[in-house]
Amino acid sequence: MCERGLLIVLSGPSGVGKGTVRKALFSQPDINLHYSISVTTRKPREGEVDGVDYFFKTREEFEQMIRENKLLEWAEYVGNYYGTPIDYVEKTLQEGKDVFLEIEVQGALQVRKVFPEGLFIFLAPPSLSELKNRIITRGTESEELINNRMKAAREELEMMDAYDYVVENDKVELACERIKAIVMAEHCKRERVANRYKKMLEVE
Ligand SMILES: Nc1ncnc2c1ncn2[C@@H]1O[C@H](COP(=O)(O)OP(=O)(O)OP(=O)(O)O)[C@@H](O)[C@H]1O
Ligand SMILES: Nc1nc2c(ncn2[C@@H]2O[C@H](COP(=O)(O)O)[C@@H](O)[C@H]2O)c(=O)[nH]1
Repeated sequence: MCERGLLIVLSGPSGVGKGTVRKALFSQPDINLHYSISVTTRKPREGEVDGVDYFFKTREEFEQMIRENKLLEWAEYVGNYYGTPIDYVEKTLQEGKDVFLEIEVQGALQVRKVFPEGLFIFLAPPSLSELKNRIITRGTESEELINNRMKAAREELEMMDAYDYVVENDKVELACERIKAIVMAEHCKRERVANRYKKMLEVE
């Protein structure tokens, strides 16, 4: 029987660079993580592809998924629903593979309750003004939505203590290396504990 994979949750305020850092991390050859594609009722941005960036759904479809218990967690964030399909996460972890979630804070706290053994990382901006600057520079949201996201960001930043690690995204490559080091250390720790139990069982 293979050991279950590790569930890694990356969250942090909108525009901090979660997607950018995740893509940089996944492009590295020595990293073997499996990205869980979320479901959302948000309209696709230019260039976003259904089934790659998100599974885009109507509110009715999303609410049906909630009713049918198809989501590990879900949240309403700045006017849209976002959620994590449970089947992919369960199946992939069961196969002994690591799963990577990139989600906002309300959802991460829900996951923490179901998977307390998960690895929870908060990606923090160098400053609030830099955060706003990044959302503006991305050019995907109206001024009103940027202000709403910045309001949510203040509340999210207050929750960073609930995470196992806080990683600053000052430079993408540095943030990426920090997350890689945390994941590798977590694997070593789990292997050591597992080996200790194996040895104990051999002796008894
Ligand atoms: N370290 C960084 N330095 C400067 N700009 C960055 C950095 N990381 C990301 N960015 C830029 O900030 C913007 C937001 O990044 P990104 O879309 O990855 O954020 P996000 O946290 O995934 O946002 P959301 O939660 O809204 O999906 C992008 O334009 C990206 O290029
Ligand atoms: N709780 C969840 N939050 C999610 C999920 N997928 C993405 N997100 C987060 O929502 C905000 C907004 O995303 P955007 O693509 O509209 O900019 C951001 O913080 C995402 O990380 C999810 O499945 N559950």
